[in-house]
Amino acid sequence: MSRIGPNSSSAKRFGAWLPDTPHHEKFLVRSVFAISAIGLLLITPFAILNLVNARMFVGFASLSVLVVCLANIYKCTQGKYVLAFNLLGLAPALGLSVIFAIKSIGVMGVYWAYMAVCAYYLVLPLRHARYANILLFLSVTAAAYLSLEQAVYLRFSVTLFGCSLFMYFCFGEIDKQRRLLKARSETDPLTQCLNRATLITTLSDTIAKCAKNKQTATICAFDLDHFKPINDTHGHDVGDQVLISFAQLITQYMSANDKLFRVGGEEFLLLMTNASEAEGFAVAEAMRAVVESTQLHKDIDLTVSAGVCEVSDEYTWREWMKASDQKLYAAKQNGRNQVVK
Ligand SMILES: Nc1nc2c(ncn2[C@@H]2O[C@H](COP(=O)(O)OP(=O)(O)OP(=O)(O)O)[C@@H](O)[C@H]2O)c(=O)[nH]1
Repeated sequence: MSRIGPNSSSAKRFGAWLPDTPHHEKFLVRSVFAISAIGLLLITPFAILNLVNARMFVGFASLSVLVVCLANIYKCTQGKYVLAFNLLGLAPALGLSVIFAIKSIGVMGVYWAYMAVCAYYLVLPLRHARYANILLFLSVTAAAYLSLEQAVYLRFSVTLFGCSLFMYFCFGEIDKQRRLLKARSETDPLTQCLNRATLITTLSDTIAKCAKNKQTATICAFDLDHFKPINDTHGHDVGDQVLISFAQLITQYMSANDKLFRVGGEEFLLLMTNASEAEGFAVAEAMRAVVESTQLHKDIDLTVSAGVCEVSDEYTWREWMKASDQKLYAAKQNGRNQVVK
């Protein structure tokens, strides 16, 4: 079964039909969608009941929370997460609801505080969730202090503090693991360059961005010359070391916004944003010269061939790569150790 493209079992998972979003937003889009949908279900009867019974303040307050939930749901169906809806809408509304519940129904209202803490970590980015949690803890325990018996207030404060700490560490660890997995899924383990999967999404994004903002970008396909004899003569480990040294050398000559990918084997691709073909050619030629004059491993002199190609809004990522590959092929055919544009 192919790893790329839709797979039939994913269609059954919750939210599989939500549009694709960048990895860091995917979690928030899905959890905000779920929390907002649950909020909509729980709050709608409550809002209607209060409005029918002429409790206008609570009725309109819950109505405004419903509007935020609906706006969140709408944005999530477009694959977008809107921080303001949650930081300035849902999170304060949840906090105020808990305070209001404690004030009006006393100890029965404190149960909602634990749910609010959990919801904060599901609808806000980690750093925002932690600050919002501190604010919630301070304001809710202050309300409890004024409304509850001392023994109940103490027990509630300690358990809310425990719940907050638990969420703090638990979501901190989840975030750490998520970052680690993301880094691993995007990089080549040998050279630490970005990998082919990342290349495909980056090239597609670059083509779209260049067309939209009337910018340009150039790619350069590199292929080490006569690499097989290095493996055959010195062994695979030395071949690996040469690949690592090559990547490190090219990285030293890259601009801050450029990206180096390992396409596979001894083939690399450099993406130069805001560079015309002529500028990209000059950079690639300088890199070729430095590879030629540097010993990447003891007793090994190596050269590299390259093909340079500027973006066109008519290209797909595949066509753009193919165009640079054809120029690389021409460089190989012309005798190697050269750049073709
Ligand atoms: N050490 C090492 N070798 C690899 C790796 N991936 C691919 N190779 C080797 O790279 C070599 C590529 O050889 P060819 O495609 O014939 O290319 P070449 O010898 O560089 O010749 P030209 O490209 O035509 O100049 C093969 O021997 C592969 O086994 C790797 O991760 N590590």
